[in-house]
Amino acid sequence: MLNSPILSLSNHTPIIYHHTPPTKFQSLPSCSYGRPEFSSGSCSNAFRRKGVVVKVKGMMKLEEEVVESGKRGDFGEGFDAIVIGSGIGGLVAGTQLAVKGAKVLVLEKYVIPGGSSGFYHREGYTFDVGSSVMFGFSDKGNLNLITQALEAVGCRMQVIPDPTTVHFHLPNHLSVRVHREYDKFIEELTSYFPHEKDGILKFYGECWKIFNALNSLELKSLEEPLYLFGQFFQKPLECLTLAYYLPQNAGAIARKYIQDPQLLSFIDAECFIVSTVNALQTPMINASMVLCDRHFGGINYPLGGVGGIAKSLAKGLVDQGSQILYKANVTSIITEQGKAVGVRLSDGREFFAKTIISNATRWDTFGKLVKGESLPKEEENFQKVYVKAPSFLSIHMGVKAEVLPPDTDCHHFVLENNWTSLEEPYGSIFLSIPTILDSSLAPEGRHILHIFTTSSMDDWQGLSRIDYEAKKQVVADEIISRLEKKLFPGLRSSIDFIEVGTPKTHRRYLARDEGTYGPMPRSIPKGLLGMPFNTTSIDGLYCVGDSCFPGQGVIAVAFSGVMCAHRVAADIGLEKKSPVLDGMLLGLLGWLRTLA
Ligand SMILES: NC(=O)c1ccc[n+]([C@@H]2O[C@H](COP(=O)([O-])OP(=O)(O)OC[C@H]3O[C@@H](n4cnc5c(N)ncnc54)[C@H](O)[C@@H]3O)[C@@H](O)[C@H]2O)c1
Ligand SMILES: CC(C)=CCC/C(C)=C/C=C/C(C)=C/C=C/C(C)=C/C=C/C=C(C)/C=C/C=C(C)/C=C/C=C(\C)CCC=C(C)C
Repeated sequence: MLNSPILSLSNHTPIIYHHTPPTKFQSLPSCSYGRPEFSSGSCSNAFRRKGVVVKVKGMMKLEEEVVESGKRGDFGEGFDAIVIGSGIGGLVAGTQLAVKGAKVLVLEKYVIPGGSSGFYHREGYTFDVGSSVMFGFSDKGNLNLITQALEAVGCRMQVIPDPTTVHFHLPNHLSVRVHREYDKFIEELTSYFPHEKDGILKFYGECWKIFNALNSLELKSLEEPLYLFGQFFQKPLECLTLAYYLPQNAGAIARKYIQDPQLLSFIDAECFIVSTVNALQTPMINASMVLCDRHFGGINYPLGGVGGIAKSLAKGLVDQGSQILYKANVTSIITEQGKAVGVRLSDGREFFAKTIISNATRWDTFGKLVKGESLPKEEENFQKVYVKAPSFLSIHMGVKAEVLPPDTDCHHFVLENNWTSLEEPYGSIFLSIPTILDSSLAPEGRHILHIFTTSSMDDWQGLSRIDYEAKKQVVADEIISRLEKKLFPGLRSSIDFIEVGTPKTHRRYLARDEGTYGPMPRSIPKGLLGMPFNTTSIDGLYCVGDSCFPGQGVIAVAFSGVMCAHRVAADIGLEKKSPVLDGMLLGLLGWLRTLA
């Protein structure tokens, strides 16, 4: 419908769009380190290296110093690792290595860290670029990977507990709040499906079984045999449980217990918001992780905005004696005799290191950065099983506070009439209102509405500048009308500020091929079996981020960062390793992936 040229704005009060800058990320937010709003977290300025506590200077090392020291031979033996990109995946890999004593250089194309988990300021508003729903940010258990990543570099952020993970507004007046308290959520869901009470308890109960197994493990690289076999030895039941569920998907398990098609569609929506695909295509381990963590540790929002996480990690990295360089656009990975040894930037500079870690997507890494090599077999297999998920259309708005009814929840998912529209472009609407939790993000009397919906690059190609801007306006207007009708009457006239980003915006500012949200299976996958880990077929080159195991999600890429750092540390001699067992395990994992 949104592609239809007959969709008109005529019956709406026109919205004033801000055209300077024309797209949301275009006028760059200044890097605001040291501003009062960033004091929400605290980081220790001391680090321990070789048993000595060392004081380091301020976080922003001079760029020239990095440029000089990064050249081959100028930095002692060079860097231990270069990380391409400072998304959460790259930053976690970098900081974890830095605390193990590695010299790391992070190269970021943009002017601030965070990638999809970045932020920007406009007219008194602090907007999160991507998701505002933070899993893994509690102070409980082993799966609070964001908390742990920050703690590793001496940082702690103040968080605000979210009482409701998401409020679903679904077809047939199904309105379900996912309460922080598990029993309250089950009670609410069961009130709609009393005949399926047993099935509901069994399905979510199976999720808890997996979550508890995950939560009992120390999480490190599944590609490192000494660790993996050690875990099997210490926690055999838990590891066997995870191995059993590794090739399974949530939808198939839900169907063992639940018959009601509407309830199965609800479970599809539960999975869709974290995987962009339905339950039949969502790995059971990933579904269990998110469907339980929201009740176990709860969803917690960082005071001052999601951008604070990346800023704290970047500061922590520098505090550990490693470095981050902004406006550093890597255009190629330099290989010598088949081994990755360095990178070249768009301005011609070259940096060298023992290992190269790419936080760019695998499509970008192997399609653009690795030159002159045919696509390795492993990557070919990955691309056979996974395709780029569509991108997003996002609307960042500031609105008058009175338009929101009292007790409005922070996160909403809206699919009005038809379950079949769930996965269609513009079919369902995600909405976050982070100012419900943290009013400091907006001027007084205002709220932030961050609205997004799936949209693919094809829809935005080949338009003139004028047509592109006009189309943004039409599409955004339609989404706002839908929200006005479903949730907030008077929304349009309450708008104080609005910026619209398209897949092109995401591609440009996040450097993700076609602005993709991440990988999604082409058909029904074998759970997580086909998802590659961090090593690649190029010696010395590793990948990290959402096109690695376990996939999309801030907590998921944080885990990928932890795994990557462990594997790299073993390979550069900072952790124990066994070359014989390595060969066997990597061979076995490679073979398992071919079964997917
Ligand atoms: N709307 C949303 O909610 C939303 C959107 C997208 C992603 N996300 C989340 O974030 C996760 C992605 O995190 P991630 O760690 O994989 O990566 P990321 O995409 O967030 O970050 C990658 C970083 O690498 C940089 N980069 C890419 N290519 C580069 C190059 N050639 N040279 C220098 N820098 C380069 C980018 O500028 C970016 O900062 C997703 O899985 C998802 O959960 C959320
Ligand atoms: C190796 C072999 C063969 C075997 C062995 C066995 C074992 C031991 C295994 C193990 C395993 C493991 C450890 C695993 C792990 C995993 C994990 C950690 C996972 C995780 C995951 C996560 C995820 C997926 C997440 C996601 C999230 C997301 C995406 C989010 C998003 C959000 C959004 C978008 C928002 C929404 C909004 C609204 C509604 C507004």
